[in-house]
Amino acid sequence: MSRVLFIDAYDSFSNNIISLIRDHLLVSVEVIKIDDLRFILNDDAFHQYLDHFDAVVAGPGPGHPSNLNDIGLIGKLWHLPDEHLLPVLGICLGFQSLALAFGADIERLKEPRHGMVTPITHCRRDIFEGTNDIIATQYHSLHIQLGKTPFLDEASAACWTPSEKCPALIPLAWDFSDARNGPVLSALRHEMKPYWGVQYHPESVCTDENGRNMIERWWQRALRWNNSRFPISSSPSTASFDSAPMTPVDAANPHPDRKVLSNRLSQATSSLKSLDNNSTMNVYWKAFDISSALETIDIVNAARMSSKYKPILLESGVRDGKPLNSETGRFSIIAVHDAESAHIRFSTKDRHLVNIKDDNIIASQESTMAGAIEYVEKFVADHRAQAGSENVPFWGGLVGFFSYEAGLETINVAPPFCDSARPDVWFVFVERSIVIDHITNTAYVQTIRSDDISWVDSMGKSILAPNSTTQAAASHSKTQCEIRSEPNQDVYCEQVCACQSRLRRGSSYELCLTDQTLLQQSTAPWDLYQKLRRANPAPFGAYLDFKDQKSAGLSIVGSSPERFVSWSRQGQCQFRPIKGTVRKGPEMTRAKAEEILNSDKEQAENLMIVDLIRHDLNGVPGIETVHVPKLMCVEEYETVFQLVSVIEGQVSAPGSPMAALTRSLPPGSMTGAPKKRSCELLKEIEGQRSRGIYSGVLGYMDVGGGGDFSVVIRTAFKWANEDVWRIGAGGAVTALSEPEAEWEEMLTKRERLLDVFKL
Ligand SMILES: C=C(O[C@@H]1C=C(C(=O)O)C=C[C@H]1O)C(=O)O
Ligand SMILES: NC(=O)CC[C@H](N)C(=O)O
Repeated sequence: MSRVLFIDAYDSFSNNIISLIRDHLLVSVEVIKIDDLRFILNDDAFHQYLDHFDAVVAGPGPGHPSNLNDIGLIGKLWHLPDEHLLPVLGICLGFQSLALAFGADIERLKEPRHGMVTPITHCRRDIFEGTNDIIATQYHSLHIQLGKTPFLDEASAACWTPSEKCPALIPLAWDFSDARNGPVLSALRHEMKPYWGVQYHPESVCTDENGRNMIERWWQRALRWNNSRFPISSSPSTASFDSAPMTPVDAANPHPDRKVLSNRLSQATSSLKSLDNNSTMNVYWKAFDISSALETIDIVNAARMSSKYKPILLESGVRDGKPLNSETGRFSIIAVHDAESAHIRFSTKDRHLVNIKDDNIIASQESTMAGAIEYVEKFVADHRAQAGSENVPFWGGLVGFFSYEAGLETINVAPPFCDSARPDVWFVFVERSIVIDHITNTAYVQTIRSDDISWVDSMGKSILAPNSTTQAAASHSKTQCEIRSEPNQDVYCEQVCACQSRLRRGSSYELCLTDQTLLQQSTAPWDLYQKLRRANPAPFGAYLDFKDQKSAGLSIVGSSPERFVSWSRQGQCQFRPIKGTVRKGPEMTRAKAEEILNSDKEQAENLMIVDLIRHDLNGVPGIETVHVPKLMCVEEYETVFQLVSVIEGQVSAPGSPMAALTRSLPPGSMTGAPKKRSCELLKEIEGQRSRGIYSGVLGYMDVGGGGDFSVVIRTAFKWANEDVWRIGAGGAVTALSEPEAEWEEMLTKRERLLDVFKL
């Protein structure tokens, strides 16, 4: 099989290009980073390494092609000694690097084109032979100047000939669609050497087939060049190479006859004896018809009365008896934990990983974030259960969160300084639960503990008993709320401008800027949650009150509209990023919101994150075709209209769908693209403050093999030893953003939560 080398410049679209190459060319692709230590200071080793490939693709990325740190090994491709020469395709940054090497100037565009989808006019020859016009996505703020007249147009023959300044570069395509920027060179080739490049992104979900097919035409030309060079077909791919190959870039009863059903009791064989066993547990459950009048909150109150530990609630908001969003919010989970429940915690600051159960330390070790993830993954693999109701997505399992900083560590961005060692990963192992199906109005009471039938029976009774619903609802009395600190308009607007200057420079394509409001409020967290769920019902409502003997407690009350990722027990993964927000108001009809959300600005914001998430999912081992069943649909929430996309893929054994979560942190909709560089820039622009749980992900990993996590937004959290609630809010900044409008958007996003705290 032929071999293609992909050189990754730390972009968030690289895996999409790699799968495009694999799918279209049926070749094997190896990946190295631009700063690969084996080669960056050793040209001979790099040349010898290249000899093992048929061609190279030099990828896109943040930064400037004249900056060696930004392009690394890509810059060495254009001066290869003849005997090591091989075909190269440069994409975006790779293309700009090629043009720069042969005399072109690199200039800033008047208006950056991040996530813009435009028509490309090409010469119908070479890598565009037999191809119709192209519609393609652009992700650049720099462009190439060949030294031609600015008055070029489609009709001018001069478009297709080299300039005096760059005689070796033959233009192959232009973008004439943008009056402000003028003609933008979109593809070229070298007149003698086997070098081609395109400015646009062939792998984007919005680039059409003609734009993608270019890759096949390029490959035919690359092979032809190789064949003329090695006529006896001593294809380089037959040579053996002993370096380790690189992987892609971090590459029962459906309608129970109410009240009476339970699964066969085979708990005698269940063996949850130690936390380190890997035997399969059995779920013991009963289903209860709750259609009459029971509200989720009444059931939680019943569960609260039966235990001194406050159950966790992952609630799907309901309006007029129907889930707010039946695609993401059909079930509510009441996770009942107690002193016997294991807590797994890790802090990126003190690097300490613990597993505490029943006041006993099961594990206590120094760890990295990678080690913590491995521990959690192994814990989940070792705690599998069977015989739960197939209708229920959660039978028991780990419930908790990964903070934003936990995510930063997974992409090698050092977390900002923080003076206390807060848990960045915190999961509690939930063995008893009640899951409510809001469509069939059924409550499933379940346990994975052995010999625990009596709990199921008594919980079943108490949720059905009329008196169980009488616990006082949240009081409406006014409480003291004092704002300790909050974002400042001038500072925020300056930060938006700082983001935009990085975007114009080419360092990022989109940056999700955020800030936090700190306030004191003495009302009990559960009362606050009850107010919040009424004021802002959401598909990912969350109430968590975590405490264990060895650490500060934590309260979270949340109303997130956004699923980060879910995976089914069969390995079907789904991401649902939200990007694009319009505030509701008397004037704002759905039709008007749709018009705004259909604008270039909003669509570009969303598109960038869709492509970023496709990249994240394409990097999961065992992933099969990644597809986008919904692109930019408008969804309506209590206070806002939002633009939502859905990205799906199936993970097959031996891959694990949980990797779709752990390899995609922090959530792309909270970072911007490319992720790593954007996080570095945001850390600096946001003043080296940690975001904490806000911007992280929260949810569960089920003992049956599934999982569901939301993005932690529209959420407040409080560390018990700190006594201040933190509410984060922000929004994506692009080159088209208006600072004042970004400020308003941030205020809109925190508004409902703040109102609840001020009540
Ligand atoms: C940053 C927040 O929201 C994120 C940003 C959005 C946007 O820019 O439109 C939409 C949803 C979230 O992914 C927030 O709510 O604080
Ligand atoms: N997508 C890219 O490769 C971008 C290249 C370069 N950083 C620019 O903005 O123009």
